[in-house]
Amino acid sequence: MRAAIFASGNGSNFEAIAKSNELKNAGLEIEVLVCDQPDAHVIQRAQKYHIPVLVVKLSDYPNRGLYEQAIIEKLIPLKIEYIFLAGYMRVVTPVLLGKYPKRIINIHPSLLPKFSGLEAIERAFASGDEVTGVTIHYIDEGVDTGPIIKQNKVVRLKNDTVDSLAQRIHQTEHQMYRQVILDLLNKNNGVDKK
Ligand SMILES: Nc1nc2c(c(=O)[nH]1)N[C@@H](CN(C=O)c1ccc(C(=O)N[C@@H](CCC(=O)O)C(=O)O)cc1)CN2
Ligand SMILES: NCC(=O)N[C@@H]1O[C@H](COP(=O)([O-])[O-])[C@@H](O)[C@H]1O
Repeated sequence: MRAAIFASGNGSNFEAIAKSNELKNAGLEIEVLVCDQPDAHVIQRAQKYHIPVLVVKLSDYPNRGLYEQAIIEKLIPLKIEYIFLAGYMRVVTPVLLGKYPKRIINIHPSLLPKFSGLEAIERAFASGDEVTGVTIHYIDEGVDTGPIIKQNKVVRLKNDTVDSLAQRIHQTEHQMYRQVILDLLNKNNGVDKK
């Protein structure tokens, strides 16, 4: 399976996927990292794994449609089958969605529909909820409204700080994303999950 990963920041989810021999052996081929932030740490992570990097800045284009069209033109020759968003901080428009229908997957650090949007961990912590979690979903034209693929709960501990909770959420994310992608690969390879 030929995939592109889109990220804007730290890149721990990107690395969790890129470093997995299990996913590589199951047929995952990460063709490119697409990043909208030239100084994002995720770019250094991609270089460590010798994954090509495509930096496309939204500010270099008059609108989002032309920005996404520029990305599409680079993705077409790579024959990308799936796009995994991993901390990609741009709302995807119908231009990219239309090119890759039901093929763009996102990870979000809350139990959607609760705490959709930005700063989800901080907002969940501030709410006092005893349980939060992680959602992996297909994206649609809305933000964090697409069909849910998988959700896992993360319990807030009595002595948790927002940082200690975030750390457990990220650990949960890394394991979940690898499992969701492995399930996709196995489905593609005709491997029965049972
Ligand atoms: N069409 C969709 N695009 C994206 C989705 C989605 O579900 N549908 N998920 C997001 C990820 N995301 C939350 O999970 C998210 C990312 C970015 C934003 C946002 O408001 N971005 C602003 C810029 C913010 C900034 O620069 O700091 C923007 O795009 O103008 C909200 C939610 C990925 N895309
Ligand atoms: N709304 C989207 C959103 O909040 N995405 C979140 O950004 C973080 C990126 O971390 P990473 O760069 O270390 O993978 C992750 O927690 C991801 O769920």
